[in-house]
Amino acid sequence: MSGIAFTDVTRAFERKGGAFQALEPVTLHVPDGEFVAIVGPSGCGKTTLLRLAAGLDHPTTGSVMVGGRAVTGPGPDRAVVFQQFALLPWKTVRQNIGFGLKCRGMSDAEARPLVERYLATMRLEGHGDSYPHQLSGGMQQRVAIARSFILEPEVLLMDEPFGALDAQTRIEMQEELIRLTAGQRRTVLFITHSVEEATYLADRVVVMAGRPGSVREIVDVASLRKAERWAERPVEEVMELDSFIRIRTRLWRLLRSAGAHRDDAATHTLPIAS
Ligand SMILES: Nc1ncnc2c1ncn2[C@@H]1O[C@H](COP(=O)(O)OP(=O)(O)OP(=O)(O)O)[C@@H](O)[C@H]1O
Repeated sequence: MSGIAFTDVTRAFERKGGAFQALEPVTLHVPDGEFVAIVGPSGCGKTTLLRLAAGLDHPTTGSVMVGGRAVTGPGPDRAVVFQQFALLPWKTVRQNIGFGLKCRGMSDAEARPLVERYLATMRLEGHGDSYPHQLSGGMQQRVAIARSFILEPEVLLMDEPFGALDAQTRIEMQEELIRLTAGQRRTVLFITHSVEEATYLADRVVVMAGRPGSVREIVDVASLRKAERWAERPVEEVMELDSFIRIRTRLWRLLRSAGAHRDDAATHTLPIAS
């Protein structure tokens, strides 16, 4: 059980003596094993939602549950991958990948076969003894993902994980993620600014609008992906399908109106109740 449930979640931040309402009541349920992407204009609260699920922040009102349990802080059931890889620069690739296992008390001998398996899965063989600065951006992000996957979290929370990668590496990582999540079904919350990436990866795409952040619409992709076997085709072929283009265009329209909605809005700084 690893579904994520945001129920009537709000988050207000203190700002300039007032309360800035970043999220208006948001209700969003991500069932066990589903891959949900979130898109929306900058500042609409995507990262805030993800941080709430990660237990790195707490809602002002409402509840956040993962696997049926209220989130009170970070936990081993959830892994977070951010755009910045945050690898440990003084440790080798092998040590970075095995770091979480070591923190859990696993011995080097026990961890070794697992680390070697993930080195191979992420096509990092031959780089186990390299240091992060000796790797390309794509390789560093593969290390960061291996480090998360090796812990077998039930929930993956990814915030623009491929945002800093070049176009070709980004496509390779998208295919990699499809392969990894197909092999070990997981609940994934994935934030991206790319409508193409959201359409290609997600079972459902949540479009948020800003000020305050809210869910504008949820677009189903899973039924088409299954019917047309997207997961078995190269990404460039999928992106040329009429069905893909239709969903992408719909998402663009929704995003545009979400942005317009944001521009129309006045700032939502409310006085703090005394
Ligand atoms: N700790 C904080 N204190 C004050 N305001 C905050 C804090 N964290 C986030 N905010 C504000 O809340 C709003 C939502 O921020 P958030 O980072 O969740 O947006 P986002 O949709 O992820 O943006 P982007 O796409 O640019 O990364 C923004 O206006 C941001 O400035």
